[in-house]
Amino acid sequence: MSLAVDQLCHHFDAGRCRSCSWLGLPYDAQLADKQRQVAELLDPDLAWERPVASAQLGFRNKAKMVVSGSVDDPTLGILNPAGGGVDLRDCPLHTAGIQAALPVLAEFVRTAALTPYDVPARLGELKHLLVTESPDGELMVRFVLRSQEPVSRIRKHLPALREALPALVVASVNLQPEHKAVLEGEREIVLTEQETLRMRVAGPDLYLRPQSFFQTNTAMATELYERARAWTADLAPTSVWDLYCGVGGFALALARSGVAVTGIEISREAVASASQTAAEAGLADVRFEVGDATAYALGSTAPPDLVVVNPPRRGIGPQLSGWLESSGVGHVLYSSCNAVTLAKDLAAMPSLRPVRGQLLDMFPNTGHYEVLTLLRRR
Ligand SMILES: C[S@@+](CC[C@H](N)C(=O)[O-])C[C@H]1O[C@@H](n2cnc3c(N)ncnc32)[C@H](O)[C@@H]1O
Repeated sequence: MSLAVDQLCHHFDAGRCRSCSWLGLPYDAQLADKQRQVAELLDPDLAWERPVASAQLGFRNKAKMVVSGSVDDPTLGILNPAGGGVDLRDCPLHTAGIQAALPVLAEFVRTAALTPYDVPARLGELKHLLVTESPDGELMVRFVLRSQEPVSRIRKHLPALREALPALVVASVNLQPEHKAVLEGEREIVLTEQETLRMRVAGPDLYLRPQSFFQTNTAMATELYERARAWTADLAPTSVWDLYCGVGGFALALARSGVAVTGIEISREAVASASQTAAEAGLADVRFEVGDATAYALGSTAPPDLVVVNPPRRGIGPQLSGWLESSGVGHVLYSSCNAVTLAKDLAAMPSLRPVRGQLLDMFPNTGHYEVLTLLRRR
C-alpha cells in the first residue's frame, strides 16, 4: 500500500525540501518507471530480472548535513535559495540510528560552541556533519570544519558526547578551508582510537574509514554483492579484477580459494580499508592497489577472466571500454548508478553484450537507481 506524501515526509509536503523529487509518485510506479527507462536505454530485448525494491524510508546509511544558523540554534540539513538553513534533522530517509543521533549532535554544536559556517558572510567554523550508521547500529561522525580552531573543544567535549551517544565509535574532523561547494577536504584528523566502522554485508565484513565511499543503502549494497557472487559462480574465473573497488565489496564477495582477485581504487583510505578486511579474513589471493582504473588496465599484460567495474556516475569512458572491447576478457560485470553513461560505454563495447540485468533501487523517491549487468563476449 502506498502512503500519501504528508505521511511520508512533512518537509516535502510543506515545500521545505524537494530533494526526493519522486516522492509524489507511488512507490510501485517509481519502480516501474525506472525499469522502463533501464530497458529502453540499455536493451529492450533482454529478459530483465524483477527490480529489487528498497524500503522507501529509513534506508539511507549516511547523512550529509549542512550546518547553519547559530551556535545556540543550529540547523542541520540544507540551505534554502537565499542561503538560510533548513533543519532536516528528522529526515525520514535516514536510518533510525542517524535520526536519533542528529538531535544529540545539534546539542553538541551548542555545548562545544561550534559556530556554524555562514556561507554568504564566509564566517564561522562548522560546515557539515557527516554521519554514517553501520548495519550493527554503530556510528561514524565527521565534523567538516573551516579550520582547526574548534578541534580542542571537540576533543574536550567528546567523552560527554560518547556518553550521550554510546553508538558513536569513530569520530573525526575533516578540514575544508576553501569557500566552495565541496562536501569535504583532503585532511582528516581521527579523534577516536577506533578508525573504522565495521560494515556487515555479503562476504567478509567490510571496514570503512572516514574518507572512503560506501553505497548509501546498505540493504541494496548487500543485494548487489550477493548477486555478483551468484551470477558469476558458474563462470569459475581463476582471475578477477574489481576496478573502482572502493572498500572492496565486489572483490571480497567474489574471493574464493585459488582465485586471484585484484582491486583497483583511487582512494588510499579505501584501499587501506579493503586490505585490512582481506588480511583479517586470511584471503591471501586478494590484493588491493591504489591507482587509476583505466591506467591499470592499459598497463597490464595479462587480462583476467572476469572484470568487475563499478565507476562513479561518469561511467568508465571510451578508453577503458575500448580496452575491454579488444582485451579478450570473457565476462564483465558492470554495476552502474547512471544508465545513461552505461549505455554509452556499452555502445563502445559491441563485442560484450548483456546476458543478465537487474535494477536495484538504491535511491528510492528519486530518478536514480543502480543497475547490474553481466556482459558476455559474443
Ligand atoms: C561507485 S563507487 C564504487 C565503490 C565500490 N565498488 C563499492 O561497491 O562500494 C566508485 C569508486 O571509484 C573510485 N574512483 C573514482 N575515480 C577512480 C579512478 N579513476 N580509478 C579508480 N577508482 C576511482 C571512487 O573513489 C569510488 O570509491
